Amino acid sequence: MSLVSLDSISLRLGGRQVLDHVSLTLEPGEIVTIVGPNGSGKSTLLKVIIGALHPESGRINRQKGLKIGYVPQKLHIDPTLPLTVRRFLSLPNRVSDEAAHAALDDAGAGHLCNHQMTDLSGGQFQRVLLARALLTEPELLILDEATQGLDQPGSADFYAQVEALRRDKGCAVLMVSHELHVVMAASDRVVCLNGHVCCHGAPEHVASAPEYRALFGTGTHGALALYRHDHNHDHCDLDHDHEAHHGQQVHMHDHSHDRTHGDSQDHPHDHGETA
Ligand SMILES: Nc1ncnc2c1ncn2[C@@H]1O[C@H](COP(=O)(O)OP(=O)(O)OP(=O)(O)O)[C@@H](O)[C@H]1O
Repeated sequence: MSLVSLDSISLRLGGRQVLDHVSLTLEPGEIVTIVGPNGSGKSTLLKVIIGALHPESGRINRQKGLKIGYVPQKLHIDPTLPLTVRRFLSLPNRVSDEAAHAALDDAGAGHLCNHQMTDLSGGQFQRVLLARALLTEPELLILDEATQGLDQPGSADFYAQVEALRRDKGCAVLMVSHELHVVMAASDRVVCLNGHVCCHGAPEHVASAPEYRALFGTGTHGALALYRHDHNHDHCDLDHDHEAHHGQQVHMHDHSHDRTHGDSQDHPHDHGETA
């Protein structure tokens, strides 16, 4: 059974049709990336999936008891507030030392436990947010432009960590990113959104689709090909049901050096934003 399935979701915000008959399914263990221009509804779609916004029409089904971990774009912390990483992880709900250390280790941030939040670099901060999202042992991890502000190697390392998590924990990952060639190389499926789903499928398929090229040009396709070619010295083929299902093979760069649910159903109703 799919973790989440959206069937023809539509939503208007501020008088504007932000989501227009969007259908999407997320299967256990797959990495799906949503790409699209600014204002194309990517964050809104994530909010619908986590239940913070409700669609005006269409249906959303989540697997019974589905645990979702959410990593936001950014989180403001008062720079004058003394707050260690360990204490941050216990907000708002206290977690055990064991759980905190395990989550930090899984996020590649085990050494940061006693650091002040305000002393962290951008990449370290995002890993701590990732650790916080892991505390619930999610079956679905949702990342909303989680590497905004990081340089390209920092982003690549972060996504390699996410890929390792998927491999080790089997969680599915849904992410939004503007770093097309980095995330597309790490994704099983890509969904190109512009209010509606323009095109979707394997990264190579989407990168060469006319709808995608109309939005992003052809540069990304070249970058994607380059990325894969340049790193084929230690590619590993993923043994993954989804690939078998879709008859595709996704190659990923091995970054092991730095990697360290009754059915809930939201029914359509008449109002828009609720949170
Ligand atoms: N609460 C709101 N009220 C009114 N309009 C909103 C609201 N939230 C989002 N919008 C509008 O909905 C549209 C889609 O916003 P959304 O944040 O989902 O886009 P996005 O694809 O994530 O954009 P970006 O790439 O810039 O982050 C935008 O035009 C935005 O201004």
